[in-house]
Amino acid sequence: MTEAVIETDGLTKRYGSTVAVDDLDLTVSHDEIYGFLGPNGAGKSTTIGMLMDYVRPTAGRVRVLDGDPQADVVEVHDRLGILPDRYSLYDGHTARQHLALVIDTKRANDSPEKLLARVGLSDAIDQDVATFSQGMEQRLALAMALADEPDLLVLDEPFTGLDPHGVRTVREIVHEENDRGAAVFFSSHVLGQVELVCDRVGILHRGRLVAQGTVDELRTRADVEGDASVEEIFVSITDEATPADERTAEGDR
Ligand SMILES: Nc1ncnc2c1ncn2[C@@H]1O[C@H](COP(=O)(O)OP(=O)(O)OP(=O)(O)O)[C@@H](O)[C@H]1O
Repeated sequence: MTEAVIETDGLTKRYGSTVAVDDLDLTVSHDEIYGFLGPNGAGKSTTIGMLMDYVRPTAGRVRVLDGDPQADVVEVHDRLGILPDRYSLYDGHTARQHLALVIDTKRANDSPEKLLARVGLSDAIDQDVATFSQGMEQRLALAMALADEPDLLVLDEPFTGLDPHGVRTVREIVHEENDRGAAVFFSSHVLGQVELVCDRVGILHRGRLVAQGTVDELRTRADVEGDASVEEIFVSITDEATPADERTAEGDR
């Protein structure tokens, strides 16, 4: 296997006249935690969709875990864990049953108890997911992504709906998985967490990768103070990439 777990080359997705992802060249290394940031509608979920083969590219090339997500869909999905932006849980079934299905599908040796303990859901193991809160659903979906020790974890907005304990749990899991040897690629709007977790970040704006590097590198690059937060860096870089006459409208959104 090459060193990269994700490689895109000129990756593009158009929906009619909307260019959701525009000529994206991205490389994520096998040992890194990569944060994929961008304003609403920037193209993050569409990019993740193309990595997973949920969305077919209009142009360009994509490799995931040294495979083609379209041609090698089973092999690629066998080795990765995905927390999609929209997932379906099955009402009438428990958390344990959800985990058992994933473990069975992946022919893994995990136990539902251990996976649910990692995400802090042990007490709800035999509870019908129809009664779950949003945060509980998110924790279960994350536990499902962790099954079978994936080589790559792809997490779309993993902090959504989580309380501060949950946010910390996600951070710890990301570090644990990376220490185990997995690469982690995640999108997020929770910018305060990004600096705590990521080795590198990329900022997507209107489908284009407008900046990439460590948070310190982006701080140097952006027109901000030396102690600027990730939020200030993000606003500066995305503002810079927005035509002047559109800045106020975009900032108001
Ligand atoms: N199925 C679709 N049909 C038409 N347009 C789409 C479709 N999916 C996404 N888009 C458009 O593509 C662009 C990128 O959307 P995408 O959901 O990838 O952004 P995002 O960065 O994930 O946004 P958010 O942070 O709000 O989740 C948006 O303009 C969106 O309206």
